[in-house]
Amino acid sequence: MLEVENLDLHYGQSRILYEVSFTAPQGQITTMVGNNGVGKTSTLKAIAGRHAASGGTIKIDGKPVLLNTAFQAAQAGIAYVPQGREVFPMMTVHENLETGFACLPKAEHFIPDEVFDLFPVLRDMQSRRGGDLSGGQQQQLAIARALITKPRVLLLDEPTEGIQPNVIEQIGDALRLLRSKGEMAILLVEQNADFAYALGDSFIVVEGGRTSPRKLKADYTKADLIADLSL
Ligand SMILES: Nc1ncnc2c1ncn2[C@@H]1O[C@H](COP(=O)(O)OP(=O)(O)OP(=O)(O)O)[C@@H](O)[C@H]1O
Repeated sequence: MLEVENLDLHYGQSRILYEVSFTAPQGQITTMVGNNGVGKTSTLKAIAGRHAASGGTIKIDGKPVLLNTAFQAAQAGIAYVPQGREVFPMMTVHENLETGFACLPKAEHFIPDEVFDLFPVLRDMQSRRGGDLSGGQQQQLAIARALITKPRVLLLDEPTEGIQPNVIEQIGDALRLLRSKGEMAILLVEQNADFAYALGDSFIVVEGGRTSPRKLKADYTKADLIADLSL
């Protein structure tokens, strides 16, 4: 379970987040929606230790965690799949996956078969350079690399952006499978209304750097989501 309480964030003098608060339960997909520029990526960056928050508390499984660096976040069990994927283009698929070992004890420095079962296309491409993969394959690699760290919390920033429909389906299937295992809280930022609604168990709406209370799917229609995407 991820709990975010009163998270504030600034870029220089500009305040971007205003006491952002929400929970993302384990074994569920929590979808964060909102218009461009409202602070979704900034929220993920703060949780992932990519940009220091100026206030607030983040708890994982009830324990407050310090998230001043990406390494601290990874050690705390948070994995981040950034917008744009950030695959290392000159490194092979295998080497990209190995970068996830940094926060694991030596005995766990291996790539579990489960990762290739989830994204079979990567199994045959291990010696290809990351930069030679298609956008969809890079997205699968970015998610696989995040999973190597054995996270308790998986953060995904617009994983369907610029991806062809058949790969979007594969990514959706992979996220459903991860949800069904019940081992992690999944927080998905998504602008693709079909994907966002199909995958979400509950929804957090962001508007002007502020969050709404979590809405359960039973109380939130796809039309509501489409309206909230343009807030
Ligand atoms: N590094 C930065 N320095 C200054 N301002 C920034 C920086 N990154 C983002 N911003 C600003 O912070 C605000 C929130 O941006 P953020 O990327 O978090 O929004 P978002 O909801 O994820 O939007 P998008 O869907 O376009 O990614 C925007 O006004 C943006 O211009």
